Amino acid sequence: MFVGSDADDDEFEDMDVFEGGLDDLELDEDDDEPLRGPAQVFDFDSDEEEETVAVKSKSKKSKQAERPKKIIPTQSDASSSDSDEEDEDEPVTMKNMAEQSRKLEARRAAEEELDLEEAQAAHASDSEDDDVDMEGEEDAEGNIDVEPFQLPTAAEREAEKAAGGPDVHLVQKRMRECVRVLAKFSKRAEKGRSRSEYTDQVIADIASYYGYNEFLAEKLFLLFPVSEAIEFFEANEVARPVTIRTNTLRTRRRDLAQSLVNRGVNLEPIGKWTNVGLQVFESTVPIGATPEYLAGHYMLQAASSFLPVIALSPQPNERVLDMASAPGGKTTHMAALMQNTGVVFANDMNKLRTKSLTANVHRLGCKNVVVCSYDGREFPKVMGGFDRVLLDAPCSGTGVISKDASVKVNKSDRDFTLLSHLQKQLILCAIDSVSPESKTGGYVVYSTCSVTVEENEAVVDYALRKRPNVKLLDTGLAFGVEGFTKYRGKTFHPSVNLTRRFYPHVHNMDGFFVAKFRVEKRAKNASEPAQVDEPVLVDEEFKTELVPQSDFKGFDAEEDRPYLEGMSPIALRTLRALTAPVFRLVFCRGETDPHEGEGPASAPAQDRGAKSISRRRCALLVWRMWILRRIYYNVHCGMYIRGLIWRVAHMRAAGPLAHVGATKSATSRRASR
Ligand SMILES: C[S@@+](CC[C@H](N)C(=O)[O-])C[C@H]1O[C@@H](n2cnc3c(N)ncnc32)[C@H](O)[C@@H]1O
Repeated sequence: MFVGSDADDDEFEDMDVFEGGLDDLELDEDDDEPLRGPAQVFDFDSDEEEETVAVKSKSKKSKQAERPKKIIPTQSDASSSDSDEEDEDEPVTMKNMAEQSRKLEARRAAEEELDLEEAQAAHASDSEDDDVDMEGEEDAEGNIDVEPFQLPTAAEREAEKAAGGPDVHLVQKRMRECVRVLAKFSKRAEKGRSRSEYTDQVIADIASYYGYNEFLAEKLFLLFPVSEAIEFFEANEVARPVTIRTNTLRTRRRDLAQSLVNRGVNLEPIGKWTNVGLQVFESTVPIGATPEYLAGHYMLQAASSFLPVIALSPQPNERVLDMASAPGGKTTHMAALMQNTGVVFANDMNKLRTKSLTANVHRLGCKNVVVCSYDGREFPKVMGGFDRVLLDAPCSGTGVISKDASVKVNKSDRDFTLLSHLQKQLILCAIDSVSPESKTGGYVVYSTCSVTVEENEAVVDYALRKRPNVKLLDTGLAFGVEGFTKYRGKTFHPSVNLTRRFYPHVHNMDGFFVAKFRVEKRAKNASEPAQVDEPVLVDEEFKTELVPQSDFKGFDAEEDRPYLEGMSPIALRTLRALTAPVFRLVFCRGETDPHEGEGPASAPAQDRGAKSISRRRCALLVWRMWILRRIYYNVHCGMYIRGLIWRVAHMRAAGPLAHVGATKSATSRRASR
């Protein structure tokens, strides 16, 4: 740990003596910093470790508060040799290297032993009683509560609501009891009460205790086993550790750490999985306004935000697209990994947000970034052929509730539906923007800071179905929970287990999701709709989703087939020309016909729902509309002709002057029209 408050200047002077020695030892092999300035050494006095304090913590007592504050270590921890391994205890020199190594080993063994003991203790307590670890076992006087738990009836719940909601202690106790019962339902449930009654009660209590709307409380609750769900909600009440990412275009992590330590910042490396991250425990200066910050030596960035960039792993000299990039945390990370070579197109639809993106790009000294502002759905029409694309998609933010508590109450079912649709559109565009012929890349990374399935696995599964030329890859991330392949009656492609989920209560970082795709060449097979050469920007599913007012589901290919198959190409083109405007104007209100350019055998009607229409019927409709228009025109013309006859007759009756007057007024009327 880097502990700087008591750093002694003399000590640093001494350390300068063996700077060269450290570099010679090449202990920093794993660092991805391109800059290699002189190494500096810190006062790594382990005695001071106890003094570290989390920068922020909320008042509500929670399980999370008892967790180790360090961001989760990974399997790789034990094996990988990290650049900062030597940062522990006293400085490493040629002389004390063996000694240091022994110490480290001993410490690691002790930690492992401790972990094992903890795991055994947890297991033992679990088997004794499947209770969850929530406070409230005893009342204020320390009396053990022995009253048997009774689940309120529907009427009692109504009465409770009418009386202004239950007492917080009662809610707490009831949650604990419901969780306990649900863990061993057949043994512990009251006779005659169903599992869903307990579930409903615990969801209602979670909503009221943690301040969620019931809809979101249920959605999040269902993601986890019952007791884990409580841990998740608890973790959302606690701020995540403050973390920064070293900008390797400007400095090295150890130099940055040294400078910040000198300013009174208490920090340590985040974990072995990143060699640019630092976790800030305590600071006497505002971390977002230090001279180092202003000079672009670091980015204030959540640890979870490192993950998609690590998964994408952009290489020097590549052409990379960051499709939704503001305020640029990931863009600038990519620019640094590419060592300011190649080009990163940093796009964000929100022009206002591109200001902070541009500011960060300048501050961090990224010279290979082009900022642009398009709707991501316009790619690859705007630009394509990228080596790698990052889609850090707009999302509901259910992974960052500890940062933005408004998510607890401001998300509805419709928000999730619309977001999921947007994400599905964006992911296809991201895939289509990648060059499958890229020599070094051909990858897409999809990420969100949300934990809901419809924004994550469902989107990934959709992309796999719509683009048979992509496949999922291992993210390369050393930790994270596997993505769902089955969820509440939905089955996703088995490879979706390669995606990774990150949770606040498990990894002590924001809730996050990462998926990595490899884009391959499309096979030229006209019978498969997703294998057309032109990227299909608006897909069948979107059409219905984007036009919620209309339940029209598209052209019915099955009904069309007998008519279209026998048609000449010219007749086909004419039919399309006739039906496409109707499709746009009448059914889809501005959307394009997704089958424009496809052969007659498009997706079958049953895929798209009952309310579809065949092109033939559509053409008939056009024809009928045309007839109606003719009738209207003729009637209109008839009225005009009748008017003319009347005027001529009137002129004749009124004499030549009236004729002049009538002609004049007709002319002026026409002119004013
Ligand atoms: C999760 S944030 C991106 C954060 C960013 N990647 C970073 O690391 O700093 C999602 C971004 O998507 C942008 N966005 C929303 N809809 C978009 C669209 N249709 N096309 C492109 N960007 C969009 C939002 O303006 C927002 O800045």
